[in-house]
Amino acid sequence: MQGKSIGWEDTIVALATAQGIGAIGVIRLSGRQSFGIINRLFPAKDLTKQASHTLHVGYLKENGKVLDEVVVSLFKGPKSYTGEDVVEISGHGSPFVLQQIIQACVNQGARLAKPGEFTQRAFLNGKLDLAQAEAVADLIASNTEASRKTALHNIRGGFSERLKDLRERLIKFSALIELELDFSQEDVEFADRTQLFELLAEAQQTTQQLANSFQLGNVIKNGVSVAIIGKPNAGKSTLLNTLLNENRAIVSDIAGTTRDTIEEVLNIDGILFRLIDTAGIREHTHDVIESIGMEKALAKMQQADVVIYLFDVNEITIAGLQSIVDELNAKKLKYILVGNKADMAPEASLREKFSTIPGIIFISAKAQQHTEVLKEKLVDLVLQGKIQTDDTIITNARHYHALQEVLQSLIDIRNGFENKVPGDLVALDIRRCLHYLGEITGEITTEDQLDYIFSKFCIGK
Ligand SMILES: Nc1nc2c(c(=O)[nH]1)N(C=O)[C@@H](CNc1ccc(C(=O)N[C@@H](CCC(=O)O)C(=O)O)cc1)CN2
Ligand SMILES: Nc1nc2c(ncn2[C@@H]2O[C@H](COP(=O)(O)OP(=O)(O)OP(=O)(O)O)[C@@H](O)[C@H]2O)c(=O)[nH]1
Ligand SMILES: [K+]
Ligand SMILES: [Mg+2]
Repeated sequence: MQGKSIGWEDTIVALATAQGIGAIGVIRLSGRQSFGIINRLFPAKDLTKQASHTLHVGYLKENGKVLDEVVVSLFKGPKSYTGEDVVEISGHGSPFVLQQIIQACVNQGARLAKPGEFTQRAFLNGKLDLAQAEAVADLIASNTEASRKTALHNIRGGFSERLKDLRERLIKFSALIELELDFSQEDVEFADRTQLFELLAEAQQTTQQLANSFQLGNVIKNGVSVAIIGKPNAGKSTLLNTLLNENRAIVSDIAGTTRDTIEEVLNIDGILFRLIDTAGIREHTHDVIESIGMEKALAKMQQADVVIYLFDVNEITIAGLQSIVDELNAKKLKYILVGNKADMAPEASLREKFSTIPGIIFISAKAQQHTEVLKEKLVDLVLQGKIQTDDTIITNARHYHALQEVLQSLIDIRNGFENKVPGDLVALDIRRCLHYLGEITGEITTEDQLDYIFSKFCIGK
């Protein structure tokens, strides 16, 4: 079907393990000629006559020269990762040796695989659907427990299952509606309207739920940016260091110590927070560099997912803090108010002083007091109780946009029925809905789309 641009007939080869030195490196071949190619390089026995899912140890030889001693694994199609004949060669992990083996395979007729091409073939051979294939890329890129779990859930088909179910039920209805169109003169109704409305409502709820999970999915996949903002000497850099448990930023009692922004990643409960320490913000400065730093700090504040507004409890006035709260609200920022240097004042007097402003977390960044409370608050703010272990979570912008289209077409279908719009117009909306559902799992794709999706993978996958 997509024969030409994909090179369907070609046998492809790539290093499957990481570039660089390791104990063992695995090279993978997939395609019709895989067994023939390995057999010509492996004189010890005839590999074309061996059973699938067997391992063979021996020397790899090209033109009489030994390249390496290797283990060869055989996967006879369709029972392989790609669905084609697959051969894996485990060699010694020297980049030089592995490169020579790849070259020998190329000399025997293989060509270098494009990024994602193994997984693309698995998709085209029906081993995975598109959403599952994309989850493979997510799994490879995952760097936290949460992102690993979400990707794995989707590789197993968690997301696809829910869409498949939805799509099948809509297809049934669509068939009945199309049938009614054929009998349009007779004014009959094959599709039970009550059932149809039920289905639409359910579909809308499922779709909305999946689309809503994208916000969380994005957090899981890309992390959350947190800007630490406040006046000079509030203790922002001290807080950064305490949260990281590392002396990352310079701390001093000189106001205006931090000039440029400093970003570091912190994993709290499986979610990546990108903490950004910024230059202190004050009304007047004659220092050019400091004022550039302040501008940068304000920009970071605007872009951040969450702002920690840090203040020195002993310095700030209630009126001053109130005007900052007003400003944060006006800017519609998600923020946490954190009162620092609480080690310098009795807790009761702090509660008393700040009683008119709710939700302040009092900490001592320097003495490392109550910083756990701040961490918990960060996680709460992001998840808002949303994470449920076995929920399907959308992490992919392509899926999100397709779901939005599905949702809109469901609304259009429903409005269509309610307003007695002619059947052929409603049928168009149903087809549009099915189209976008199919786009997610890959029942409906264009070649360009596929090339684009798989080009985001790493080579060898
Ligand atoms: N050596 C190796 N390890 C690997 C992979 C691989 O391709 N090779 N994988 C690559 O991502 C992952 C595992 N995923 C895989 C998924 C399916 C099949 C496979 O051969 N499936 C066949 C046969 C199943 C069977 O015999 O039970 C099939 O589905 O028909 C292999 C690996 C991670 N580890
Ligand atoms: N007592 C006390 N002192 C603190 C605390 N946190 C920070 N400090 C002190 O406050 C001073 C300023 O700390 P920094 O972390 O440099 O403050 P900053 O907000 O990064 O300052 P700039 O980068 O200049 O804007 C240093 O002398 C810190 O030791 C705290 O919790 N308690
Ligand atoms: K300072
Ligand atoms: Mg600082």
